[in-house]
Amino acid sequence: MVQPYKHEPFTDFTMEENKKAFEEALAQVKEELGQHHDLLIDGERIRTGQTITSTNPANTKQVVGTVSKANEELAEKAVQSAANAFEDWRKWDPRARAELLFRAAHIIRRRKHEFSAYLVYEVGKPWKEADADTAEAIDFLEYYGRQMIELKEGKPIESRPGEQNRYIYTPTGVAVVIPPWNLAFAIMAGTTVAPLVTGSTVVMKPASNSPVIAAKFVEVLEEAGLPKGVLNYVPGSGGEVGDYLVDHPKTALISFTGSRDIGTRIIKRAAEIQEGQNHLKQVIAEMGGKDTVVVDKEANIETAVDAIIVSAFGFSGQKCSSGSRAVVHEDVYDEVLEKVKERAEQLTVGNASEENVYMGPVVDQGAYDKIMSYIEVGKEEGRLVTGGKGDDSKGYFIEPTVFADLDPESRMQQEEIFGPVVCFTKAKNFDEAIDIANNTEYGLTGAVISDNRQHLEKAKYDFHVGNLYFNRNCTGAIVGYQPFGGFKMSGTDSKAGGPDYLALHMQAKTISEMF
Ligand SMILES: NC(=O)c1ccc[n+]([C@@H]2O[C@H](COP(=O)([O-])OP(=O)(O)OC[C@H]3O[C@@H](n4cnc5c(N)ncnc54)[C@H](O)[C@@H]3O)[C@@H](O)[C@H]2O)c1
Ligand SMILES: N[C@@H](CCC=O)C(=O)O
Repeated sequence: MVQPYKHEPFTDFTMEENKKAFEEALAQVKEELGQHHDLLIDGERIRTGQTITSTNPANTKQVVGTVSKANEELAEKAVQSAANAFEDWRKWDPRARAELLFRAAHIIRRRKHEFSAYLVYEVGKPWKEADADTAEAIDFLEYYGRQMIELKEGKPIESRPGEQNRYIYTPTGVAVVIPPWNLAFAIMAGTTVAPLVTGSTVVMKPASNSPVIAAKFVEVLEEAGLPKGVLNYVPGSGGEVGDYLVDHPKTALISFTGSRDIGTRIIKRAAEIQEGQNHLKQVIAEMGGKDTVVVDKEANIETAVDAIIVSAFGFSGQKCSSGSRAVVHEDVYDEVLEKVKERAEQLTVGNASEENVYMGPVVDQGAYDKIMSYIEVGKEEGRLVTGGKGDDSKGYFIEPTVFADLDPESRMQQEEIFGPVVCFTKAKNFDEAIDIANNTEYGLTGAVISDNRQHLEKAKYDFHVGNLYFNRNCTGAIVGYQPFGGFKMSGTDSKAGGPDYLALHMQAKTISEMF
């Protein structure tokens, strides 16, 4: 009997024993850094001449690891391997596939701090963020395993006398999984195991900033008993390997999470029918956000300030859910802005491996340069209230930055910055605040801070986002509790960690028999 699903608790680092255990994990993983990880194709480890080097964004001299880099030829081999393995894997009892996920979840839980420590080094996650990322990875395994058990007999439908009708879900085929680097463990693991548990086989191309944590996860699935060829691990360039996998005629499903530009490119390419292709490709594409915290005039100001700070600066604003816009009623605008400034100035920025660092680095030089150039745009378009400085001499550090008085149509209020920058816009009334919140091409998350019930009711209908939060921050969705996915150009609204997610990975089949 499978226990009911509950999300993995977060570690309380104020407890001395937890703090010590985490420090030990950081020390142990530090000793392991620099190892090389090969591709995995058809159960075989393959070393290539070319490598991707993963470095610590807080200390660019520290090599976290290297991974072999695939090319088109190896991508082809990986697809063929997944296609061959599909014939057997699709017939596995769904419960056995689910149990494999539960075993993998146990392995990770036992080594939880070790995985979180890798996240600290590989993508610069502060302790709490790393711990939450690992917990979410465990959650996806536990949740999707249970979801598959629920769906394994299909769903009930009606039958007439003398007739038996069944409605079942069948596996899709070869799934190409392309995750981002920011929820480097959780999204990579969740998007990999969802097709696996439904009976598809997978070619996973990890993000180039986080290939090591992905390699460690692949090892866990092997240890849990995944047969060869069912999961193939092929790091490589997006343009070369990514395009090749997306275009491949045997690719049946693409699960992408990342930027709007790459997501829309994938959707377009996947729609192109290739020679030898006799099916339509299913595409799940979860993309960017430009997320807003709306503050009403009747609102608890401390709640509002907390929500803005956590939403904007958690993991240095590098979440698709990050609240990079604050739209505040004119009556409380100055007060909220002043308090956000004070709080932002108290946040600690530093090497994420140190305890109590609130904000680590941003992920790489490209991200650093892009965010710093947006800060220059912000100075032109609005008023710099605090922050604005960066330092990339050792790692990629940027101060928590607050801009005020932005036009809702300005670039700063329209484009995804993906860094520790929040921009304030003043609204005359609540209706205008919601209009402003809706005026971007994205529709991922949003928060409303208000004590006015009517206003919250209005937001339910009129605030057009996939994940809407009241009187809290707009980040940190929990698997099974807040299914996650966005509207508009934020994606296909697949609602990862939700009850409908697995069905998107399968084909429903109706079987009708007359007696
Ligand atoms: N909506 C969500 O659930 C969600 C979650 C996390 C991140 N994101 C978004 O992801 C972005 C940040 O992540 P990122 O920088 O890794 O995004 P990205 O789009 O640059 O890369 C995502 C993945 O696509 C791969 N890729 C690049 N070019 C490709 C191509 N031509 N074909 C196939 N794959 C290709 C990358 O190697 C990576 O693995 C932000 O926009 C963020 O909002 C969205
Ligand atoms: N699901 C995560 C965001 C994922 C994107 O980065 C959250 O809810 O904060």
